[in-house]
Amino acid sequence: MSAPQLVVHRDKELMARAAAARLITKIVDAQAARDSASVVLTGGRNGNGLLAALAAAPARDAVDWSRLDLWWGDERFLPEGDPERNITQARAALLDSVPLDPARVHPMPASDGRYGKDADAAAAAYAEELAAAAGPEHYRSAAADTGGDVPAFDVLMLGVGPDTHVASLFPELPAVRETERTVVGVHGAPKPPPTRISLTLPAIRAAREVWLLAAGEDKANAARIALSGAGEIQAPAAGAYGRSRTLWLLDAAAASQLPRDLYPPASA
Ligand SMILES: O=C(O)[C@H](O)[C@@H](O)[C@H](O)[C@H](O)COP(=O)(O)O
Repeated sequence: MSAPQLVVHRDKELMARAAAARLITKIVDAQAARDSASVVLTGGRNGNGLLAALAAAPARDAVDWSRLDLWWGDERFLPEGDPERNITQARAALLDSVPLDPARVHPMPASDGRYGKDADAAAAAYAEELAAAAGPEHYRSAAADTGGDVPAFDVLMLGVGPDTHVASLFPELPAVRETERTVVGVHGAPKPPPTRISLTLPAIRAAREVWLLAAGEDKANAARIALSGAGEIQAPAAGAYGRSRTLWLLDAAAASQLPRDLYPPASA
């Protein structure tokens, strides 16, 4: 498990712009090294703020958008096109502005799709899609069968909730306790809507790098709890780490309750 690195930026806007620049460079390097890149997106204000900053970034088109695989860490289980769906918001923030290969964009199923209202069946289908995309060099989850395989994501991004949830893994609920399956249906989520689909911690931990995005005063307590040794069941963000890197990207407000020796001075 890679010890978390922290980078603290002056404010939410600068954090989004700096994280977007960081993501561009990561994708460009991955595409140079392995001909393609694989990124997992997150919903929420910080996640969408990063995508909007990326859309406006001067270096945006250094990325070969046709060789980028996009997955989701979680999705609100709503009808296709619902404004509350993470992919709907991601499309508005960035995806509709760049020349992605549609075959390489992997939305989680909607609640009016082929699985109907069955979030668990939709989650299982996404797990199969992940397994099918995983090559031999990719990660094998704890599960012995191929159903537990996921691609070796270059970067998996996660917004952090005020209660320390990441993706749709909420404290103490069943999904955060999952150790075998890579994708699960979530029911009774405290953050609306109540029904969701989410990667599990084993799938999150398959990523080469996990980036946690936390900006705003309302995330200060969550950051303190998650970075102070809390358990992953009580604080799911504490269980979100990458195989080679775990990076917390915060603004000064979200870092305001952290011990000062935990991170370098805020960026300019
Ligand atoms: O479906 C969602 O809502 C997100 O995937 C969720 O995990 C989000 O990232 C956090 O709740 C932080 O959201 P904010 O950045 O809006 O605080």
